[in-house]
Amino acid sequence: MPELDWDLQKYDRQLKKGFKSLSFTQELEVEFRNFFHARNVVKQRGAILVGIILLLILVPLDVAYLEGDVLEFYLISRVWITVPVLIVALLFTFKERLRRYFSVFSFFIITFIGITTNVSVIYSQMTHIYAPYEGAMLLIMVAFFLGGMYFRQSLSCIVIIALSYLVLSEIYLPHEQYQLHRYFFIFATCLIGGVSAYTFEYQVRISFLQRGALKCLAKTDHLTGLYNRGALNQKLTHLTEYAFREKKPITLMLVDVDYFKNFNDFYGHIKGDRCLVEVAAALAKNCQRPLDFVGRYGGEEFLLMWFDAAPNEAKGFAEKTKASVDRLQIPHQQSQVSDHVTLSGGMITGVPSHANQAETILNQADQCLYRAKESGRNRIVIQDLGDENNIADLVK
Ligand SMILES: Nc1nc2c(ncn2[C@@H]2O[C@H](COP(=O)(O)OP(=O)(O)OP(=O)(O)O)[C@@H](O)[C@H]2O)c(=O)[nH]1
Repeated sequence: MPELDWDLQKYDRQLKKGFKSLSFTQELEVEFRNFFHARNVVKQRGAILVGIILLLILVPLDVAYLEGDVLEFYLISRVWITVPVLIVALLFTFKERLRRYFSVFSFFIITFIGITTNVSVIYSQMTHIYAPYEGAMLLIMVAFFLGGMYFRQSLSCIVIIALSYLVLSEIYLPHEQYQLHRYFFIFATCLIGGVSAYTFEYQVRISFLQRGALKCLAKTDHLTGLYNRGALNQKLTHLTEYAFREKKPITLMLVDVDYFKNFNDFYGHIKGDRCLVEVAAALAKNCQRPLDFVGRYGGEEFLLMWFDAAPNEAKGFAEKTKASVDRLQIPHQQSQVSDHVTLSGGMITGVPSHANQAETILNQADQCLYRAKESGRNRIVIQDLGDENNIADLVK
């Protein structure tokens, strides 16, 4: 199956299968996590800055109302631990390598803030100082929406914070008139925040899959499932530059189905389409290594490229490619060179240089294809890169 078709199906299959547990197959999950971190980085920076500012604004307020051990605990946990850790977190977001650990980092810091807040609140109440517990609700929202965590991480973080509040207050506080109301509001905030955060991540995952599928479609030739002309040009330019920098040889081949107009006229366009699909699939089997590629250059022309293949392998590639289409044995009564569908091709092989970049190499392959047609079709003309007057080999 052509590579692009496979990629497209990967997104499509996952969309159809669903992902209620908010996880994809392993390969897609890795891709999604990179997408998620890249997408969230600006939001995370903003959230950390807002977090630091809010904590610093709270300091004079709390200093004015808290006292003794409570104040000391508060100042140590907030000013001397949380704020510096948040500054480190901010630096994390600028290092690409560290970004993927951000959500784990977030998990620990938010859980830490939550538990220390609970301890301060409970301890204050034990010493009959009023400390607002409403801050916990704000923290629940931060964990669900601003912490840059996956839903499951934020949920575990919230469960730990909420349970720690419940356990501490049950153990250390006498039963108060409004205690159950307080639990109820914390639980309701968790529930509403949790459902919204789940739906939000679900939507982000859907948009990731749709975006992946769209990106594949934009590169795909709809009939054959191979790369289209635009994607081919991009890949060719990119890999030629890479081969030039790394001094690696490339082999490029432009092929054309012989007498395809006659085929269409005789068998009709639907059979013509089917023929192109079969030829495309046969060609794709010859370019299987990660940097090799094959695409539909236009009409009944295809472009194949093998990366970092020794020049003496070129003839073998040409023979295998030609044989793979011959083996299909698609009848072609109107061909003047065979009773079945055949290919003509021009192949260029060598290391790209300043003078020989993508466009020039493609032009040389086109010249070779022209020569193959002129000299009788059903053959592949092979030339060394830059050696335009010399036919290095011929595959019939
Ligand atoms: N069925 C079908 N035909 C196509 C498609 N794209 C291009 N063609 C046809 O391909 C044919 C190409 O004709 P020509 O360029 O004359 O090439 P040819 O008949 O193969 O001649 P040579 O290349 O010289 O052997 C035209 O008849 C186009 O209509 C397609 O997607 N489906």
